[in-house]
Order: sequence, then structure tokens, then C-alpha cells
Amino acid sequence: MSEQHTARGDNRERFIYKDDEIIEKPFNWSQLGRLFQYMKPYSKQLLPLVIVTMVLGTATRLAVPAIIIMAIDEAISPKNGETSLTKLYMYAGLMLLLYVIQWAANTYRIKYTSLIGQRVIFDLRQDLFRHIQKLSFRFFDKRPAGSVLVRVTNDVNALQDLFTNGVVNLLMDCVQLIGIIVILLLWNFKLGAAVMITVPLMFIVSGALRRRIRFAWQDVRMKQSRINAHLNEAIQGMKVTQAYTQEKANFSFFNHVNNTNIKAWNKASALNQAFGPIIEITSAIGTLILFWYGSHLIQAEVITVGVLVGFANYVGNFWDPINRLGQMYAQLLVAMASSERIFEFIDEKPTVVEQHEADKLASIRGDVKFDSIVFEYEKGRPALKGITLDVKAGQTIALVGHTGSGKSTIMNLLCRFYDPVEGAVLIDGIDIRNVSIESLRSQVGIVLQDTFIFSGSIRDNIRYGRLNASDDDVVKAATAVDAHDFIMNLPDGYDTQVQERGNILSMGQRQLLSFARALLADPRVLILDEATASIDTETELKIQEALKTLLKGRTSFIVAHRLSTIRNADRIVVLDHGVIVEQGNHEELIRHGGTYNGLIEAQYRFLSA
Ligand SMILES: Nc1ncnc2c1ncn2[C@@H]1O[C@H](COP(=O)(O)OP(=O)(O)OP(=O)(O)O)[C@@H](O)[C@H]1O
Repeated sequence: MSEQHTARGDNRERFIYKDDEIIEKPFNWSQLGRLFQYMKPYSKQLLPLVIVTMVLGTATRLAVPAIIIMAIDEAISPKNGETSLTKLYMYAGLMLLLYVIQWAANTYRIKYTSLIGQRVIFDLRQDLFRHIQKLSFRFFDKRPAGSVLVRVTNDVNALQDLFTNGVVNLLMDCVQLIGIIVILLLWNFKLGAAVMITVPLMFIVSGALRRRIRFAWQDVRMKQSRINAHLNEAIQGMKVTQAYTQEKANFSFFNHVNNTNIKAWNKASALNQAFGPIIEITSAIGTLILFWYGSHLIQAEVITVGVLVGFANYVGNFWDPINRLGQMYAQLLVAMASSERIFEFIDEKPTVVEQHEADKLASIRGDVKFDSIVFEYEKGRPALKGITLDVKAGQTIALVGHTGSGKSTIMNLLCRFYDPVEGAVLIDGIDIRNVSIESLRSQVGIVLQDTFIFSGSIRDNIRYGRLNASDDDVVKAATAVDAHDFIMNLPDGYDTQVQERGNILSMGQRQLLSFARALLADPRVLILDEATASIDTETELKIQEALKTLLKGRTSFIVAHRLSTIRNADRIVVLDHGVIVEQGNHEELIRHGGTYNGLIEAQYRFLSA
């Protein structure tokens, strides 16, 4: 189920967030099993150590009350009346020894469980990231980047506690509980049963509460996800926000999502706290029963004082793990909700899939054919309605048309970011669905309008096109597109560090850099989404020259905005609402006097206005 969130009555209405899916499944054991599969690789190495230390720790803890009983019944107040200091020292020494073993076992257990926990989290994060990289554009179309981020960070972190301490503490508490139950029932069945009669009652009373806690923690996760999604968007759009002085409105919305998160957290936490009193009351009733019934049994000489004291000790130890389990229930729920969200991503199948044992696309010549392509992003809203286009190797094709006419969509299909609903894209006569995606994309280069610059040096950014390129090749590529001079003028030349998105570079410089990157990659087919931003004439000329170098000898598709680029193209393809309405070279289309002629006239009118 998904929920549309709109705050009403104020500026918040401008922001509409589509919430992450609420996962309504109840506590899911198969999920837990799947999670534990991640421990498998370490089970041989580390698990035996964890089990040994866990058993030692629990056994020594359970042995202490038994020694107290023996100390009372045999050394302090024995039946024959002869108190024995020697025996008392012996039992005290034994207890000391048990405490030392317990301490050592706990220390090592924590060490080993943290090791396993860290490795499991590492593996899970790797798996998730590897998988996310495989997912198709359709997946990212549906989700705000913030919500993807949350799953790799927060959701994986939420499992960290579970794996480092939670699981072993849970096991230890369960073993301790079972141990105590067995000891009490064996020692004196009637007294043991009387004390524990309150346990099932407690479970019945807390049943409804547990259900509410589960939903409350899911709600917390969703609210956090919303904060992250908003933060991500707000930071990315910061310039626009500041330019339109929308900081107040933006803050007001952040305040709103932040508040709802706190409220959800407080609610979940309060529900969680409600466990405490339930357990305390049950524990008090159990203790009352113990002393009331226990003193009867002492009077009837069925049990000794030592046994009653020992029972009291065990019963004290009995409620501790139950209380902890109650607290852990919340942690477990958070972990379950997170793991469901993580597995939901891991289970997401890429929509663009490689055929089983798909062949590698051999070195291509560069003939490209779009054969009766129909495509829709959303069912029932076709973006391309039957595109047929035959391009010979080495030709330059300019795609023009009004905004939203389908130019970028054609390019997306050629890179196989999406698959067509009908028809096929062929390179050298081979349907691109029949070859491996890597072999296809390594031969089809793409230069996007919004050039992405990664954090790192200028050199690394150019080398992103071909990671094994030598420094010399990088300089050659930069020189060929006339980027060398401006790079040498930067503080550290090719080693100048640029931040994510390349803030220190101008639009034109970023474009030249992306040309150098594409040239280095040297693809046979090149797709270029020309930047629309107006730049000075000198840079424009530089870019045109660089473009000539870049296009030489390759099949090129240019989503063209500049007149000079369009004029030089071998063929111009004019799109309108997902259909090719005209094609030919500049002169032919001008003579034809159709849509293209209209676009050009409009551009001249605009320029001379
Ligand atoms: N990810 C998407 N999800 C849903 N619809 C989309 C998506 N991307 C594009 N569209 C729709 O598909 C149609 C074609 O879009 P496309 O991006 O191909 O146009 P374009 O010609 O490249 O436009 P522009 O010149 O503005 O970049 C448009 O109606 C657009 O709204």
C-alpha cells in the first residue's frame, strides 16, 4: 500500500511525497532465516567460539544460585546444626571462580560476535550496492534518491546492533530462560509451576501491545525515510531554493517532517516502555506466590530454607531475560522492518535483463537501425509511437523537435536503459537485446547535457571513459578537444581536485571535459545530448571544433540545440509527439517548409529579437 502525503492548508501543499511502500507483513520468520544466511560463511570459523563462550557464560551464571543453596544448606545452616566455615570458604572460592569464567567468556563472546556482526553488515551492504547498480532506469524513475540512500545506510545500520549483540544476547536469554525453567521444575515441580503460572498470562496481556509496537516502529522507519528523501532533494535544489528565497517555506516543511518523525518515535518508544510495568507486575505476583507457597512448603518440611533462597535467586534471574527480550522485541522489529526493505530491493529484478549466456557484441562497424519502435514509460502513455530510422556507420544524425517529443527516449533505448514495448534496436543488424549489456554499452558512448563530474582529480574524471588509459592518452584526448589549456590554468593542472558535480568548473569547461572523456572511451556509436545553456561565442566555437574531432569516424546521434551542429549533420530527424514527421538535410528540410523550417525561423526570430 502506498500513501500520498500532502499537508493541507499552508505552503506544505507544494510538496508531495510518495511514501515508501509500507510493508504490512507480520513478523516474518523466513526473512529472519534469510538474514541469518549471511552468517553462514563465518559459521565454521567463528560460530563455534561464540557458542562455547555463550554456553560457558550461561552455565556459570545458572550455577551461582545452586552454590548459594549448597552454601546455606551445608555450611551456614545445615540440618545437623554444625556450621562449617571451611565449606563456606570453599563455596565462596567456587563462586569467585565461576564469576571469573563468566567474565572471560563474556569478554570473548562480545569480541567474536562483533567480528561476525561487522562482516555480515559489510557483506549485506556490498550485496545491496552491487544489486542497486544493476537495477534499470525504471527503478530509479520511481524512487527519490534519498529513499535509496536510506536503505544502504540507515536500514543496514539498523541491522548492525542485531548482528553484533542482539542475536547472541537473544540466544543467551533464551538458553538462560529454558535453563531456569528446567532447574525450577526439576527441583520442585509444584513450586516451580506455581511461580511460572504468571508467564502465559503476561504473554496474553501483552499480545495487543506487541502488534501496536510493530506498526509503530514501521511508521518510524517511514517517517525517517521521508526526512532523508526531503533532505536529499533540498540539498540538491539548494541553489533554486535560495534564488527564489524559499528557505522559510522549505524549512517549514522540513520542520513538519521532522516533527512527525519525533512524534512517531515518541509513540513507538512509549509503547515499548509499556512492556516494563507489565513485566514488573507479573514478576511481583510471581515473587509473592513464591514466598507464600514456599513458606508453606518449608513449614511442611518439603523444602529447605536454602532451596527457597535459591528459588528466589533463580526467579530474580528469570524476569531479567524476559524484560530484555521485551526490550529487544522492539530492536528485532526495527531490524525486521529494515531487512524487509533491504530484501525488497535485493529482490527487485532489473527490467532490462540480459539473456542467459548472451553473446558479446563483437567490435561493431556502427550501422544503427530503429525498427518500428513503440515505447511507453507508463502504461497507456506512449512516448514513441512507431519510430523507424536507418543510420549508416559514420553518419551524424541530429534529432530535433519540441520539448517532450521523444528525443532523449530514443537515445535511452539505444543504450538499452529501457527496452522497447514493440520493435527492435539493431546495431550492425544484431538486436541489442541479444547481446551482453556490458559489451553493448562499452561501444556506445553517451555525453549527457548535465555533465556529471565525480569527486576526484580532473585526470580521473577524463579517465572515467577508459580506466586503463595512460596519462599521455588523457592529455592527448584533452588536447584534441581543446580542453588542455584551461586544465593547465587550474591550480594543479590535471591533478586539480574537483568536487562532486564539478562546482569549480564552468558549463563550457564541463562540456569540454565530458568530450575528452568520451573521446578517450572511443566508442563507435556516440550519443550526445547537447547542452542548451548559452555560452560565449569563443567557447561556442571551441565546442564546435571539439565536436568535429569527437564525431569524426563514428556514428553519432545528437540531440541538437545549436544551429551550427544541426546544419553540419548528415541527416536531421524531426520528431513530434513520439513520431518522426520529417527527415533530410538542412537544405532539403528548409525547402520543404515544414516543421523544421518553422523551428529554424522561430530560432532566427528569437536571435534577432
Ligand atoms: N522517466 C520517465 N518517466 C515517465 N515519463 C517520462 C520519463 N522520461 C520522459 N518521459 C516522458 O516521455 C516523453 C518524451 O520525453 P523525452 O525526454 O524523450 O523528450 P525530449 O524530446 O528529449 O525532450 P527535451 O527536449 O525537453 O529533453 C515526454 O512526454 C516525457 O514526459
